[in-house]
Amino acid sequence: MAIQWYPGHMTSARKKAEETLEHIDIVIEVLDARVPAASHNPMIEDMRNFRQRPNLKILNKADLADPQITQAWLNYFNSQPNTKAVALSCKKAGDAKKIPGLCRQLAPHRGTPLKPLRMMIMGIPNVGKSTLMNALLNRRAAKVGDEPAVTKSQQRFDLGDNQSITDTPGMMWPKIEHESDGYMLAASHAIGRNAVIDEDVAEFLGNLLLKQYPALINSRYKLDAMKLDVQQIDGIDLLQAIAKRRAYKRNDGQWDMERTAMAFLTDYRGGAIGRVSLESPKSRAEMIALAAAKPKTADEQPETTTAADAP
Ligand SMILES: Nc1nc2c(ncn2[C@@H]2O[C@H](COP(=O)(O)OP(=O)(O)OP(=O)(O)O)[C@@H](O)[C@H]2O)c(=O)[nH]1
Repeated sequence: MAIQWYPGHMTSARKKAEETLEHIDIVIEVLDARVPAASHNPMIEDMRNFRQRPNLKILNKADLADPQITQAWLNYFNSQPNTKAVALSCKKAGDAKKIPGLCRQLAPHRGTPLKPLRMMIMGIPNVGKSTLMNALLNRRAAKVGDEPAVTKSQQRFDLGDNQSITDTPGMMWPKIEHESDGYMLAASHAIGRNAVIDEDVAEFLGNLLLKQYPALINSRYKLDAMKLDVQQIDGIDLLQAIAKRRAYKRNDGQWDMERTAMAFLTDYRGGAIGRVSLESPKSRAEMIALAAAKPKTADEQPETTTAADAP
C-alpha cells in the first residue's frame, strides 16, 4: 500500500514541538484506544525521552473500544517507567477533567505560582486532541473534525490554578514499520482518504473483525439471514454481502464497492458495529515476533560487502 503520510507541514510541526518540549513538564500523549500501539508515534517517545519528561497516556475513544482489551493495554502501559495511562472518552463530560490531577501526580513538584504545571498534548491526527482540549477548557477553543490534520498550529492555554496546556497539530512519523499499522491507522481515520484506497482498508478491517468479533459482525450485517457462515467468509465476501444487502449498485449495474467500503468504515469509526479493538498487547507481540522472523526482502536488507566486491 502506498501511503503518503508525511506532508511538509508535519516536519515543521515536529520541529516546533521539539522546541516547546523544553519548557514543558508533562507530555500527554493521546492514543486511539482501539489501536493504542499503532497510534503511538515513536518520534514523540524519542523527543520525550530526550527531554526526560514524564508521560500521561490517554487511551481516548474508550467508548468505542473493547473494554477488556483496553484494560489489558492499561496494565501494559502502567508497568512502564515514568508513565501513567488512563482510558477515557473526551466526549463524555467530566472524563477530561481528571487529567490535570493525574499530571500533578507525575510532577508533584509543579503547580505552584513559581513553578506552574505545564502540560502539552501530543498525538497523531484525529485521535481527539482538540476534543480533549475543549473539554478541559469548557469551550470550543480548538477546531474538531472527523478527518486528519484539522489542527494546524500549536496553541497554549491557561487553565488557572497554576496550570497551562499546549495543544499541538497531529504528528505522523515518516515510515510506518508494519503494514498492518498503516491499515489500522487508515481504518481509524488517522491517515486521510487521499493516501489510501478505502476498499483495501475495508477489506483488511473486514478480515480482522470477522476473526475477532464474528458475533458482532453477524448481528450488524445479518449474515445468517443471507445464509452466510461468518466463520467461513473473508473481508471481500463481507463487503459483497453488505453491498447486496444495501443494494449499493453503480450505474453500470456492478456492485458499488467504493460506496460499500466507505459505509463499512463509517460503521466502524462511529461504533455502529459495537465496541471493538483492532489490537491487544498479545496480538501486538505476536505480530512483532512474526515480522522479526520473516526473511527480509532485498529492499530491506542492510547493505553488505561480499567477497566478490572486495578489491
Ligand atoms: N466516540 C468518540 N469520538 C471522539 C472522542 N474524542 C474525539 N472524538 C471524535 O474524533 C474526531 C477527531 O477529533 P479531534 O479532536 O478533531 O482530533 P485531533 O486529534 O485534534 O485531530 P487533528 O486536528 O487532526 O490532529 C472528531 O470527530 C471527534 O468528535 C471520544 O472520546 N469518543
